[in-house]
Amino acid sequence: MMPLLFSLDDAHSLRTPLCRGLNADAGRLERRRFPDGESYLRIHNEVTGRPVLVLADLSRPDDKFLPLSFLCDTLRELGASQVGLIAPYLCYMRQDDRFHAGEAVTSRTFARLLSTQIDWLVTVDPHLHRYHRLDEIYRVPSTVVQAAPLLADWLGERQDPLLLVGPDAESEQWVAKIAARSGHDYVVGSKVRSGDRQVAVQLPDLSAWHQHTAVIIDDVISSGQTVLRCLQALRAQGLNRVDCAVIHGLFADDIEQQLTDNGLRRLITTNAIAHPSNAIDLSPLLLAPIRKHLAAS
Ligand SMILES: O=P(O)(O)OC[C@H]1O[C@@H](O)[C@H](O)[C@@H]1O
Repeated sequence: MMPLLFSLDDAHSLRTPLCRGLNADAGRLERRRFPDGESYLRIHNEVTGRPVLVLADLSRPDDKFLPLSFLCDTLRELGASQVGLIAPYLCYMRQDDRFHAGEAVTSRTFARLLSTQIDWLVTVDPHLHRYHRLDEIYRVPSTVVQAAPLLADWLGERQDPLLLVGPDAESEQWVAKIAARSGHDYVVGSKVRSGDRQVAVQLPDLSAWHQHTAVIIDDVISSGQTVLRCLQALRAQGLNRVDCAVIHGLFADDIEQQLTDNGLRRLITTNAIAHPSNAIDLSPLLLAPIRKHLAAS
C-alpha cells in the first residue's frame, strides 16, 4: 500500500521531494489552537492499514512535541499499519549527562517519551557526543543518516585551497569525514563553554595554511557563539577568508549580522531546518533508509 506522509509544517522543503521519491501521498492535516492555547488536530485521510510517515522539524521542540504526540497517537488509534518519524534534526540530544546535581538528562527523557509514539525513526547527524548510538536512549529502530557526503561534494566543487576547521573535539567526527571525502586538510580546535552563550575557542598554529580559505564545519549552530569565536580565532591568526558549513541551523539568536561584521563570507546549512542559509538538500540521502524501515515494519 502506498505510504501517506504527514508534515507538521506544510512548508517543510523536504515534504515534496520525499513524497515524490517515496511515491507517497501527502496527508491532509488540519491544525489550529483553541482560544485557551490547546491544540486541535484532525486527519483528513483514511489511514486504516496504511503505512504512515511523519516529517517533523523538531527545532524549538517544546511547542511541537505535544502536536506531534497527538498526531502519532491518533494515527495509531485510527489503524495506521506503522508510524515512522522522519526528524532531520533530532532535538534534545545535547543535554546528554547530569553535569550538575539535580539536572534533568533531557535527552534520555525525550527519547523515552518519543519512543512510545512511533515505530521507527530516521534522522540526520544527531548530536552523538557522550552517546555513541541512538539505541542507547531510543527504544525503536532508528537510522542515522550522515550529511558528510553532501557537504563534502559541495566543498569538492570549490577551486580554492580549503582548510576545514572543526571548532571543538566533538566536531571532529563530522569534519574528519568531510575532509576524507573532499580531499581537503582539516584541523580541530578546543572549546571551553562556561555558559549558554559563553564560549572560548582555541585553534592550533595555522601558519602552514595562510593561503587557504578556512571553512568552519559544525553539526549545529544555536546561539552562534561557537562559530563566532572560531571565526575570531581564525582571523587572529591571519586567515581572513572564512566560510562556514553547518548541518543544522537552529539560529536561536540573531547572530548572522554579527558573523558578517566579524568577516564571515558565507554560511550555509542543510534543509534539515528551514532557513535562508539552506544550500544542501538532504532528500537524496533520506530515501533509502526510509524505504528500508517501511519494508521492515
Ligand atoms: O555555540 P552554539 O551555536 O550555541 O551551539 C552549537 C555548538 O554547541 C555544540 O553542542 C555543537 O556541537 C556546536 O558546536
